This record gives sequence, C-alpha cells and structure tokens, in this order.
Amino acid sequence: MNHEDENELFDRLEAEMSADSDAEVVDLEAARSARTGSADRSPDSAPGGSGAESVGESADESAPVMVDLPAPVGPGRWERLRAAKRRPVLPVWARSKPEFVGAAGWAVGHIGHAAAFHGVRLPWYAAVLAARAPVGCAKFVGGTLRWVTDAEGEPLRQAAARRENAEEYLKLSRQRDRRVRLRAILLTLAAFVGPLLALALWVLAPTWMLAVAMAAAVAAFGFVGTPADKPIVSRAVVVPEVERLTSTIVERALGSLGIAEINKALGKGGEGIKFPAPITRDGPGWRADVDLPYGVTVPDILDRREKLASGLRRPLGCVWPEPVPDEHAGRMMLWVGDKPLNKVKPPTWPLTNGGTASLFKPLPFGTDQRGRNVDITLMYDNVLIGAMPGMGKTFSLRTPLLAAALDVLAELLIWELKGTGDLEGLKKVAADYGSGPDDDTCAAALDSIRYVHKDLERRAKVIASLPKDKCPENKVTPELAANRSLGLHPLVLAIDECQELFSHPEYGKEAGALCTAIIKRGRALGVILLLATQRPDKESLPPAISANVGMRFCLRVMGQIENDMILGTSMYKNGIRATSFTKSDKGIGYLIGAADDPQIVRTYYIDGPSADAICDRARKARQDAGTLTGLAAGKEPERRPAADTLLDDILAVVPAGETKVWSETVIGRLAELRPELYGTWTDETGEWDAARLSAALKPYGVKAVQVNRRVDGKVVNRRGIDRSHIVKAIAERDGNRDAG
Ligand SMILES: Nc1ncnc2c1ncn2[C@@H]1O[C@H](COP(=O)(O)OP(=O)(O)OP(=O)(O)O)[C@@H](O)[C@H]1O
Repeated sequence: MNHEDENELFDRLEAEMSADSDAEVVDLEAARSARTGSADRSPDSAPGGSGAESVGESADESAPVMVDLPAPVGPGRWERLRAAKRRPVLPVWARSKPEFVGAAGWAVGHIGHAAAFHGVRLPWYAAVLAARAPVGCAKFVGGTLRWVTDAEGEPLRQAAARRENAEEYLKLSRQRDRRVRLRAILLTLAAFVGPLLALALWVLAPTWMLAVAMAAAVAAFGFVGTPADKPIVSRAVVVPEVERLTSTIVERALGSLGIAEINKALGKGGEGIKFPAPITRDGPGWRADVDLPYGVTVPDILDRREKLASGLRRPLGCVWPEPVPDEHAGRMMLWVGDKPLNKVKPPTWPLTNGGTASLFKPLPFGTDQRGRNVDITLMYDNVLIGAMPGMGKTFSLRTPLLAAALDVLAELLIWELKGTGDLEGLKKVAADYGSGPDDDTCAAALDSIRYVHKDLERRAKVIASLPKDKCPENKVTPELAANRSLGLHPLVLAIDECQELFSHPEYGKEAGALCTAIIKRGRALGVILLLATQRPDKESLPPAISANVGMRFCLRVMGQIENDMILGTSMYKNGIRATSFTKSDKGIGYLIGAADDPQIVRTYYIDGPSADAICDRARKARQDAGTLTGLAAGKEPERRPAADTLLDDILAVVPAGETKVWSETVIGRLAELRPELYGTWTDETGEWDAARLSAALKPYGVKAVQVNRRVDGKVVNRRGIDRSHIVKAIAERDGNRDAG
C-alpha cells in the first residue's frame, strides 16, 4: 500500500466515524492488512478478522476504479516530434516537371496577356493623362501655395483663437511664421532654379530627352489630376471573387445536415467542431481538415454531400468531402473548389502534341480536383474501368491506350464490343482490333484472349530460362522488354464493354476464366489487361476478375453493389462513393490503386481528331522502329481458335471393341459427354443429324462409312464411322503438331 492509499483510507474512516458517533472503534492495523490483502487480490492473502474484513471489502467495492491517470501520459515531446509529418520543402508544383512547366507557362501567358492588353491601350492612357494634366497642374500649384502658407495649420490656429487661448495661439502663430519663412525661401529658389533648368534642358538636351521630360511632366500632372474613382489603367484580367472558406461557414454547413451529434456539439455547452489544421488555400480552392464530433463518420457526411453544398452555399461540383485514410473515421478533409470540377476547362493531355511513352513509367491519366496531374503506371498492373453508360468510360480507356500506342514496343490487342468505333483510330497501331457486339467479334475477341493466354506460357518459359543477373526478380524489365528476340515486349489487351463477352452464352465462361488467369499471371510477364464495363454485376464481370485487378477507375454508378464491384469490397462503406457524382460529372471518377489513397480524378479530354493525330504519330514512330505488327502491318492477327477436341471425344465414347458405329449413336453419346458442344447437332425433326458429324470430320480427312446393323431381325444400313479412321486421323494430327 502506498501513502496515498493509506491517507485515503484514513480520511474515509475518519469521515465515517464522525458521521456515526456510535460506531465501533476500528482496529486500524486490521483495516490496513485488509486493504493490503484486497489490493493483492491473491486468494492466500484474504483478510482475517470480521470487522476489518467488512471495512476493507466495502472500501474496495465502493471505490471507483481510476482509469485515467492523474498526469498526462502518452508519447513525449520527442516521440511526437519524431512522428511529426514533415511538410515538403518545395511545393508539389515545383517538384513535378509537368506541373512546373504548366505553372511557368501560365505565368508567362498571364504576363504576356497583361503586357499586350496595356500595350494596345497605351495611346489611350497617354491621351487621358494629357487631358487630365491641366487639372493636375492646377492642383499642384494650389497644393504648393497651401503648403507655403501652411494652410493645413489654419483650423488649429482658429480653434485656439476661438478658445481665447492666447498662449497656444501665439505658439502656433510663431511656428507658422517660421514655416512660411522657410517654405517661401524654398519656393523662391525653386522659382529661379526651375525655369533655369527648364531653359538649359530646352537649349542643351537632345530632343529625346526633352520628349521624355515632357512626357514625364504630363504623366505626373495627369496622375495628380486623376480623380480617385476614375483610374486611367483598366484591368487586364477579371479575377472572380470567391467567398473565403472559414470555420464559421464550415460549422454552419455541418450544422445544416441534420445530424444530431453535430447539432449537439454546436449547441450550447457543446464541444464545437474541431479543426486540427488551419483552413488553407489548396490549388484552386480551400482545404479544411475537420474532426467531426464523436460518433460521426465521414460517410455520414458523404451521404449528405448535397446538403453540405447547400450549407456552404456552393455548387455541388465544388464540394468534395473525403475521408483521410491514415486518420480516425471522423477526420474529414473538405476541399471546396472555386469552380465546380466539371466546369473547369480540362487541361490538354501532355502527350497530345509530342513525346513518346514507356509503359514502365507513369503515364498522364487525368487531373485531381486541385488540377494536379495524376499518373498511372500500367506495367505490372491491370485496369478495370466501370460506369453507367455515357459517363466517359471509353474516353478513360482510350487515354492509357493512346499512351500505350506511343510506346513503340507495346503490342496492342483492342476489342471494342460496343460497335461505335470509339477506338477506331487505334486500329492503325493495333496488332489486333475488332469492333461490334456481334457473335463473330466476340468469337474473335476470345481467340485473341486465347492467344494472350497461350503466350503467358511462352513468356514464363523465356523468363525462367534467363540467367539470374539478367532477370533478378523473375519479371519483365525495361531492358528485357526492349530485347525483341526474347518476345517479352509489353502486351496490352483491352476490352471495352467487356460485359458483352463475359455474359455471352457460348464464349462467356471461357473468356472469364482466361482473363482471370491473365490478370493473375500476366503482371510479371509483361501482359496488361484493361477492361471497361457498364454492367459490373456477377454475370457480366467474373468476381475473380474484380477481386484481382490492381487499378480501378469508377465513374458515376447508381448503387453500392456496382461501386464495390469496380472499386473493391467495402469501398462504399469507407466513404469512397462513385454514386455521389452527378450526371454532368463526365470523365470524373474515383481512381484506386494508382497511389496509396483513393483519388478523385478527371480524365484528360482527348477528342476524336486529337486521338487520330496521336495514333498517326504513334504509327509513324512504330514504322520507324520496325515494330508495326499484325493487323496494323496488314498481316493476319495472332489468334488462337479453340482446341478442337472432336476426334478425342469420339475415341472417348467409342470403346476399342466397337469397330464401326452409326453416326446417330456417336452423336448421342457425344451430346451426353459435352451437351454444350454437341447437344445442338440435330436436324429439323429433332433427330441426331449424321450429316453434322460427317461435315465436322471432313477437315480431318475422315469419311463416313456404311454400317450394317441387325434391328428386329432386319439388316439396317446407315451412315457411320470406322474407329480405326479416327485413330489414324489423331496420329496424323499429332505428328503434324510435333513436326510444327
Ligand atoms: N474527361 C472528360 N471531360 C469532359 N467530358 C468527357 C470526358 N470524358 C468523357 N467525356 C464526355 O462524355 C461523353 C461520353 O463518353 P464515353 O463515350 O467515353 O462514355 P461511355 O461511358 O463509354 O458511354 P457508353 O457506355 O455509352 O459507351 C463523351 O462524349 C464526352 O463528351
């Protein structure tokens, strides 16, 4: 027991004794030992005597457990200093080359505009100054005379006279006399020296100096003669006035949301809203960090973004509350832009007018609310883009594809399954391309996916065979990608409106399985898959794909399920909600996987003609580098039809003992084996169609034979197959494959 405990016990005993004078005298020794025993809480040290026991126990039970220590404990100043966030020495715009170039370009443009604006108006300014010069001259003369006669002291002197304060009046008068004497001398001097100087200038100075002096004098008198409310120079730019974001405005807005805890905090005796950092200018807007009252989370605010915007008296597109990932759930970063994000003129894509790209390096994708460039690195990643129709999905897919086109090493396989030709320009550089929602395009897209899937095996073998010093991390490096003999160049497979393929009754399953495998294995092998869909549900987007893709971009969607299918599980719950975008927020979405934290990004707007021009440039670069392949080079694209299993299937259903079998029998057994493939081999009457089997076997050189069977005692002769012919065809096929 320490001294504090002991004192506490004594105080309590004393209080009890004085409250009840009939109380028994307490054996303090026993009480002490009881207290010690209870503090130990060990069974062995149970208190002894009954009186002592009751005192000790009741003291223990009624005493509140002190959970907060008296002195503040926690990280000391040193620890807190070590954990402090260091603010960047240079601002972000000065560290990023494109942003620096952008900022410098803007500054030069701004100054240039102002110079041109005022340059054009210079004659007008001169005329105005000249017109105002006589008034200015008169003002000057009047001002000088008032100065010489010390006119400004006159009211004081008169006041002294009115008060009949002779002493003060005399003092002021003497001071005035002194001043007037000195100033009169100065004026007389100036009256002599000034004209002499003017005469000397007139006689001796060159004409230009005279002109300059005259202009300066006219300008000076013009300025003096200018009324305060009629400036000579008009403004070259009109700066929009935006209301400053203050804590009062933020509190007012939060208070209008109808959240009980916030109202309680803002009400009388409430704790108020805490701002852990000052409200600052951040890009073209204001940033406020807010600690919401206990129990209120950022998603609660996101649910009421519209009300918040109303409370802030700003358009919805200006108001962007966000969770702060490393902080508690109630820390909100509120960014309020000067202009709605969808009204800000999108900047030009940095690679529009020149430059090349490398898929191993960050590529410009869009800008955030603050107008800062947002890059994505495609290598070692896959991309999933999702949105409601018409929100900018295809444009968002086209931007990284254009960047990939500008990397001469990248092989592009592009499937646009909507059929509007939005990606048509890329045909000039793509090794394979298809457009349309029809079965043929879907089948061709699947063949292309099979080719990519097959290429994974080859790439894996090449990488495994390389010496460790060339491929230390067992993945494609820029050097390996550039070595064309290895065939490890970046392979980019893009499928726009991929739901058309994944929900296809015939090709969907295989396409989904192959794309999942590509996503899982392709990253290290230099294979990049980009998918865009407007229907992110289980049927149209295999869950394994949405679970494994690394980079996600979600433009406006209608609900939580679509949001989480694109952005990942629980994103909606965590406040990352693409449902909060409005119909006019085209090209604006949440980007996840490009940086540590989710970002709101507006994609660069590249219109059709600009995209075409970029593709022309990319094609030229590829021609020069000799990397134009496949369709773009006028050759057959690399595709891989489904492995035909017919011969093997027939052998599987016709045992070795059956030398000859009717075709109907074979088809019936095949339909049992693979209903999805052979179940439809029937004629108009619904009977198994022997002609289908004959036609399917023709490419293998297997001809139908007549097969006799005795049915009900009669010999029936029908078309059939000879098993030995099938065996021979398989041997020939395999021989050819081995030879190939
Ligand atoms: N970054 C952007 N900035 C401004 N407008 C954009 C941007 N991206 C796209 N848009 C506009 O959105 C429109 C629709 O874009 P897009 O065709 O990419 O949508 P989508 O989602 O693919 O539509 P759909 O589902 O019908 O195919 C475009 O015509 C374009 O005007």
